[in-house]
Amino acid sequence: MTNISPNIKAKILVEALPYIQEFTGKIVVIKYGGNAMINEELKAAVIQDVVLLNLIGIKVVLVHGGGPEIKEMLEKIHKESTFVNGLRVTDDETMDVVQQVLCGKVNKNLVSLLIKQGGKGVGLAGMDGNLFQSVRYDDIHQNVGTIVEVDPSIVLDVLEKGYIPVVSSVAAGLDQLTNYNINADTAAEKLAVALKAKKLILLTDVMGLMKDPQDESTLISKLKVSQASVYEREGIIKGGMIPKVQCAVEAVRRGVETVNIQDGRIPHSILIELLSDEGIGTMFY
Ligand SMILES: Nc1ncnc2c1ncn2[C@@H]1O[C@H](COP(=O)(O)OP(=O)(O)O)[C@@H](O)[C@H]1O
Ligand SMILES: CC(=O)N[C@@H](CCC(=O)OP(=O)(O)O)C(=O)O
Repeated sequence: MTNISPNIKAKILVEALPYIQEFTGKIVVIKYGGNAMINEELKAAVIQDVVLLNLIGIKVVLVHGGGPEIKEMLEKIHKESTFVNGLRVTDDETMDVVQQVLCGKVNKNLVSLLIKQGGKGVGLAGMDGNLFQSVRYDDIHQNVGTIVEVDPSIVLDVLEKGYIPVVSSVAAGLDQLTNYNINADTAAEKLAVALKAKKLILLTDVMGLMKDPQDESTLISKLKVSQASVYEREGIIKGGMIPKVQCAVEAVRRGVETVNIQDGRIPHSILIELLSDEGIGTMFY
């Protein structure tokens, strides 16, 4: 930053003013996926963005995944894991690992990183305060859940006190016997809707939704949700992008103003999207 003149630095700060005014006091949910947690430098940049937003009065909620960390732990115990339609088949032993990794390792590491950057994080799982209640998704996926009820009170309480809620995507079963594994995009979408969030940001490992995933010049920068089905029918949305687009469409239909699918590998992509004239990724509206 030393080669940028003070004048330009001031212009960049002033450019943020209308966005700060628009978002202060509003809730923004950010989903941080495991594939975007690729190195410590990048993680620190995401965490700095979250701390900065919190300090200027934006109520940020971090919902995290941790697919690669779950994979690593399962490999250590020589346990095979398969995905059907983008969701992990989760038997009892796998569920133990999912809960340990998401609610333990990943959640607490993110809370520690927030503290390291001067923020105040509070880790929560879907079981805490009955945040997410779920039932079995289907028989194939075993302990994968469908969220049927969200009680956002605990998150609102934590936000009210000025803390940053860090939420892992594990839910309590309505039967009160089992906990369920939830896809983190889905958990973020359900929470954003329940919190009446102004914006949902899904950080991933590609630029956004592209007409041709191999060609970044085909990025769709803005998409009216009513148009998303056209792309679905054309078959250009595949793999992990399918649940993401479905979450984005559902969130907008249920009241979240805009949803962004954007590249978490770009340092400070959250600040660029929220506080500058520069749009990033694909914005669903
Ligand atoms: N049309 C598309 N545009 C962009 N990415 C796509 C598209 N279709 C499929 N994908 C794939 O979706 C992936 C993102 O989903 P996923 O790997 O589940 O992300 P995350 O781990 O961040 O939740 C991309 O890496 C890309 O390979
Ligand atoms: C049901 C299901 O598939 N759950 C996911 C939960 C974690 C997740 O979604 O993590 P990412 O966001 O890093 O992909 C899983 O077991 O991997």
